[in-house]
Amino acid sequence: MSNYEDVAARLRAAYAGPALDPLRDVLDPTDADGAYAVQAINTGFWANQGRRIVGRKVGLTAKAVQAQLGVDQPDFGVLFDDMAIDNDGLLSPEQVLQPKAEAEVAIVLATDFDHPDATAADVAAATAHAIAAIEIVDSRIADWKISFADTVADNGSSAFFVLGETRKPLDGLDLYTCGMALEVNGQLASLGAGAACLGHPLEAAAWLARTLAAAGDPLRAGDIVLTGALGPMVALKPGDRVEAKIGGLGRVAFRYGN
Ligand SMILES: C=C/C=C(\O)C(=O)O
Repeated sequence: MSNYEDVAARLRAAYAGPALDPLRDVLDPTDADGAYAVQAINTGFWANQGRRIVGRKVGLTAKAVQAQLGVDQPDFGVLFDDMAIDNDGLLSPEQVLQPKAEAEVAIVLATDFDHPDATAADVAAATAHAIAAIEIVDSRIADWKISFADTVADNGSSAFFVLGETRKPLDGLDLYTCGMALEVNGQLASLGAGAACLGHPLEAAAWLARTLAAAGDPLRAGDIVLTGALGPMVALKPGDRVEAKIGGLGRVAFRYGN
């Protein structure tokens, strides 16, 4: 077994706990290529097990989140069908280790999108609709003590996601100035705006599209793209009710434990 395969297996096992020490024995904290190689091993492993890829997440797009984690560039992870939670649905504490919630703009692609020079306008032209979303991130690294390589290898620290009911075409939406309020148990817990996400959520999606096209694994029609947090992540505790409201896109919510 190679070092990358070994660390990929350690990460898979850590979903059931306990969380791991940082992966520095195999991955230098800035080793993006090695970290994406580990992520790809696990993507292939899970796809072979029958998990269906339904899109990608972009992460580390907001300065507030980069500061929370001590990193300075975006990354991506894979979304599988079994990571979706119904709007107003339930996430059980047994399903996660140390979850945090973040509010995001999701887009769904209308067409395949193999575009190594993609701009935000190109992404807009290929988008069917936008949706308010919450991503529940989790780390298989203890106490979230992650480097860039740790989170990339760990599928972008992804865990689950919730999509709202309202699907809005981009026409008439201003995803730059749209505000975001994330409430936990009715109290404001995170505040942000579209512009906080790499300057514009569609810029984050364009970064992802370029990156995937360059890697020969482009986005496809029907793919969901979580474009990245609009404000700081919020740590969750059992019993929390989480609701996000995004200007123009409406609400999305879930509860963490009964
Ligand atoms: C560690 C994960 C960060 C994100 O998902 C984000 O910034 O959107």
